[in-house]
Amino acid sequence: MKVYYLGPEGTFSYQAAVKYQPHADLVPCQSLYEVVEQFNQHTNSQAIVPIENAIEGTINLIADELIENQLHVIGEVYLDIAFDVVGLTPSMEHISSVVSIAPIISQTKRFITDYELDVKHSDSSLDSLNYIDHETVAIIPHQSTTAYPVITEHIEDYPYNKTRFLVLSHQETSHPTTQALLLLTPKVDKPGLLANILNVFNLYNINLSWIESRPTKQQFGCYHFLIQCQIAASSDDYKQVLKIFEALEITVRTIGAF
Ligand SMILES: O=C(O)C(=O)Cc1ccccc1
Repeated sequence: MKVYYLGPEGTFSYQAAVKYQPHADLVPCQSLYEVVEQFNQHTNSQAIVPIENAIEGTINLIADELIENQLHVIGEVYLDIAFDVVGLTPSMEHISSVVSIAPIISQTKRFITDYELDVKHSDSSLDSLNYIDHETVAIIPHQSTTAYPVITEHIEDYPYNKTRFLVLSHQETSHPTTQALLLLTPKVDKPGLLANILNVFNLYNINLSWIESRPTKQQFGCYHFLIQCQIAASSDDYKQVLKIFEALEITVRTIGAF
């Protein structure tokens, strides 16, 4: 089975894919958009995509993909994230700009501000190597093997930096699961709506590990809620929780179980 990821080999997505399935048929894509598109077009495929970074937060493109498509999340992978700067020479002298993918630019603001660099965007960390010139350096995964000298190591803004990747599939997993990822879309906006949702989890003593709201893109003030919680999707409690949400006029879909 093909597993699409943001390539080329060596990107963080590649490292996450290898960590998840070392012997998978990994297929590199040139952008996150292409990963999602290829996955959607091939019913017998999987994809590994970044969803959340410890410094920067949610990757909205992927959150919206979870909401808008009938896919299943069947796994997650945590990866340590650190960045190095490489260029044509091992010094920042005469350097006026930096290139990398947007989520990396937002995790290295201190370095970029200190050197007063202009920012250019690439499609992946390693794609940024293609834009190096006498004035431009690239930010890439720590300890990547490249032909370029390393100028500075570990330029991430915070030392604790991890990214969580999701494994997307067109089929549900057949393995026993401990985590459920839910999409809740309230049909009406009313006082106490979010408190009601959280109370249901409290009532059943279910721990939440992620909550994210995304605009419905139809009206201000109306949101989808993505909630990851620690419970087996096959358990009676989980089935009860789903029934309560339906009674509360909240559309509910189990996006993932892993
Ligand atoms: O560009 C990469 O290497 C990616 O895989 C995207 C990404 C960027 C920053 C953190 C995690 C994933």
